[in-house]
Amino acid sequence: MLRTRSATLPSPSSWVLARVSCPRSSPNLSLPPRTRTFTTTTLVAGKSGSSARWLQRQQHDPYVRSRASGPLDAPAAFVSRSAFKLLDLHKARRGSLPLLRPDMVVVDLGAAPGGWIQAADSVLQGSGTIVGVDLLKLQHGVGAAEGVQFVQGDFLDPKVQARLKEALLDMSGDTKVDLVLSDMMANTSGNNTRDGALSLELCEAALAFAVQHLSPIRRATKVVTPSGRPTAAEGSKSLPIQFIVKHFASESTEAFRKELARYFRQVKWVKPPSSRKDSREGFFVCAGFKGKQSAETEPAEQAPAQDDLESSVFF
Ligand SMILES: C[S@@+](CC[C@H](N)C(=O)[O-])C[C@H]1O[C@@H](n2cnc3c(N)ncnc32)[C@H](O)[C@@H]1O
Repeated sequence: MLRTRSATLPSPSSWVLARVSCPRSSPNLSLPPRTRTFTTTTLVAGKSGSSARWLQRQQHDPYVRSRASGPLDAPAAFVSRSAFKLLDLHKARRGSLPLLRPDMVVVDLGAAPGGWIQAADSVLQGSGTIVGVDLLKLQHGVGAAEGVQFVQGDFLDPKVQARLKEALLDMSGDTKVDLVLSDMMANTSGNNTRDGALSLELCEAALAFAVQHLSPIRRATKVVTPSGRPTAAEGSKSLPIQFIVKHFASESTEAFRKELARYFRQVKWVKPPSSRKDSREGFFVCAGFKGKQSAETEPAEQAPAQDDLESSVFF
């Protein structure tokens, strides 16, 4: 079924309110009640070692508290803390071509329990198409929004990728995608070499999918606000971000960055403020897809870059 929707993207300062007031975007998310937000020290006192440290970290994490009990700078009721990472990446594009734009077709790899789907949907407001994939199920209610479909299975399995293509055809009448997001990660073991290798395998699979399904960008886009008015940086041009992939930093990080730079005009390694400082995760944010490359193409040279999203807009 081909769906056509359109909606005006709320301005960056108003989308949070718009999300809260939109009944379609307020599914029963089965969030834990407030009493389960670990607000007493007695919970920690009964635990030892890593459990106590985990509880203490949860207790002091503003994103966890916001998710379960009220707004930090985004609505409560996201099913995962990860939702804030996508929102950080989206907000970092303020005044530039937004990451999430009306009528986009978005693929969300490693979608469960569904925080990124909710975050993307809260911006797109029902305009656009989001297809998620994960080994695990989405949390109850997340996949029920209009324009959202979910495929459960191992993304590394070609049959699952075939189902993903069918879902795209069903939703948008095409297998072309505007934005590929990957937050996929296997359970970390604490062994950085092993975890890095697992992460890289998922990153490579996500990149291969992106190369097959993204359209090359021939030129930068003039930046206008969602209402059509020129931005403060009138006349400035911006390449659309087309691929974001979570990567667990390891000795392969630089080689993977070079590989990405063969396919994208701009590649940045970004650690959003909501990503835990002690985590080795970061996101490669890639803009301006160049198209498929022949096997002989030399890896592109590009200076490594990391953006502090708290202080800057990237690209
Ligand atoms: C950090 S979680 C994603 C959180 C999600 N973005 C959210 O906002 O709720 C990583 C996810 O990657 C998924 N994953 C890991 N390997 C996968 C694979 N081979 N195929 C599909 N999903 C995978 C895991 O099941 C897990 O749900």
